[in-house]
Amino acid sequence: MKLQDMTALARRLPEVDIKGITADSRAVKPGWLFAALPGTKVDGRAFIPQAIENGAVAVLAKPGTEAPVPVVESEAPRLTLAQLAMVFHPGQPRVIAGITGTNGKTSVARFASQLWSLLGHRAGSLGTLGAIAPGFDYRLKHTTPDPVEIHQVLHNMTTVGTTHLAMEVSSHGLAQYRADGVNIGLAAFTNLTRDHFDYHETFEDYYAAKRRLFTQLLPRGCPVVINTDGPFADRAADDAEKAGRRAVTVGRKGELLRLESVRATATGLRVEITAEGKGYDLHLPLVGSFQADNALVAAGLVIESGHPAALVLPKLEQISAAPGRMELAAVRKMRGGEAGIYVDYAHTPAAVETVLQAIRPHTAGDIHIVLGAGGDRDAAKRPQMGAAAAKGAQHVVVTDDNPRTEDPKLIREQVAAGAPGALVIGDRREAIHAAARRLKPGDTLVIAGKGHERGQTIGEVTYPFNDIEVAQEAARQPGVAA
Ligand SMILES: CC(=O)N[C@H]1[C@@H](OP(=O)(O)OP(=O)(O)OC[C@H]2O[C@@H](n3ccc(=O)[nH]c3=O)[C@H](O)[C@@H]2O)O[C@H](CO)[C@@H](O)[C@@H]1O[C@H](C)C(=O)N[C@@H](C)C(=O)N[C@H](CCC(=O)O)C(=O)O
Ligand SMILES: Nc1ncnc2c1ncn2[C@@H]1O[C@H](COP(=O)(O)OP(=O)(O)OP(=O)(O)O)[C@@H](O)[C@H]1O
Ligand SMILES: N[C@H](CCC[C@H](N)C(=O)O)C(=O)O
Ligand SMILES: [Mg+2]
Repeated sequence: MKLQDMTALARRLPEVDIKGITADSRAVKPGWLFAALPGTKVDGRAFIPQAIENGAVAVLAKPGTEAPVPVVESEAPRLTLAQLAMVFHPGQPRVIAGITGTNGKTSVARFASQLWSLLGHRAGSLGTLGAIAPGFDYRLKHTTPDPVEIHQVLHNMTTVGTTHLAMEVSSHGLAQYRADGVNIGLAAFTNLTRDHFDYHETFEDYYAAKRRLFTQLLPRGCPVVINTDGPFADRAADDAEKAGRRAVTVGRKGELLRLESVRATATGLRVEITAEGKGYDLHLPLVGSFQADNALVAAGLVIESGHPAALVLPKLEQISAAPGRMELAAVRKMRGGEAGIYVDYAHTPAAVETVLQAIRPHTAGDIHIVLGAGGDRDAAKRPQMGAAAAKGAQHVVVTDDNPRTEDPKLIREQVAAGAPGALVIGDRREAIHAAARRLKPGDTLVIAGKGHERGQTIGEVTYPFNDIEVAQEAARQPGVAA
């Protein structure tokens, strides 16, 4: 494709044919454009010589950058990269919902995709679990990948016929303009609580990144579905309206969908919802009352995409949880009864608190939790996660959860500082076994933090690790209560 046809910024440059785009000099192939982005660790302009050596025929960079090939100059190179990627890989599903918030994005994306499918669409989701649609299953390293990967994936998804897509948009993704070329016609905001303070300096910065989804990326007049029960809901609604977008509320104070009640049952949640003056009494096959909030956000998106509530809401009885979100991994049987072991992706203080509250009505005895916190990530959330664990559970085991390049012992100490008296066992398998051994009939164990993840990253190496498998193995071992 001619560079001149891709962006007006190339108008005065010599004609060049572009065969591919990347922001990584190591991935450049002959005929490609290299986007030299100012990064958090290094300045991408340092890699222009390597990119040229690999065959780059054009560079995108800040004004004033020198290179032996045509330079597309942009004051906002990340934004320009998103626009170039959009033009270069033009296919996009017809209906795209962007979902942001600290917790619940993956769950909402999976629910919306399932609802659309149940209504007869070829629907998919894109986010932490990868890009998933009928005939399409592609792993991603990031929740919201870099724009070149996003647009390649969107294009490929349309070639297999995907028409509806629910896409997670992380705060990193928003701050780095990764999704600015995506044709988002619907948005959702789940909640805002502490996470990623290693990257965003203040709560205000973190919120400002999230807000971009429904004050900038979403076109004017389009709806943003807001969960009224999450922190920052009122502010998000105000900001959306001020920016000319339509705030549509769901939840206990919701106008589109009002959640009248939620009650835990043995196999899920019984919910009463009012929509357009009509009452619905439904049984959702989901564990954890927070899933009712997520289900309502998803239903709100699907209704706003043009389906009547009367058709959408009954379909909620057929959805299933995303893998690793309150997943019943194993049941430990012992004399006198049994104890459920759940795997959940809670990795923020609010998520730990929410999950432990949610499991209470399903637990006759004590609640146990195994948790850690990720290395090279927000350190200040660690004692808060420990405190949330100590508040909601009677037995806490602190262990490792992807220490990455940090000292695992220090991370464990920081988590344990919030949970005095917790058992601290570095090795995650041993920690899970120890917790399972302590279970008594009627107790519940929550293994938090990894959810669907299939590895433990120590240093730069990721070792295979699966909480679900280890939970099943631990459930079979002999224990004190057996
Ligand atoms: C802090 C952060 O988000 N960093 C992301 C960002 O890196 P950066 O631009 O700051 O990169 P940098 O290392 O300073 O390098 C600058 C530039 O030089 C380029 N470079 C670098 C080396 C080289 O040899 N050649 C070269 O061209 C890089 O490609 C980059 O364009 O852009 C890179 C390319 O897209 C990402 O891989 C990288 O993700 C890092 C590894 C990461 O861990 N990000 C996580 C925290 C993240 O994005 N998470 C979110 C949220 C998840 C959640 O909600 O929980 C996600 O959406 O996944
Ligand atoms: N609505 C909610 N309110 C509070 N906590 C929630 C909510 N939904 C999910 N959680 C908790 O957060 C965890 C992660 O959920 P989910 O994967 O849906 O969120 P996410 O926003 O996609 O997370 P990430 O940003 O890491 O991709 C769940 O396992 C659960 O512990
Ligand atoms: N995608 C998020 C969640 C990671 C979950 C937890 N297992 C960890 O490693 O901290 C992150 O990178 O911060
Ligand atoms: Mg996610």
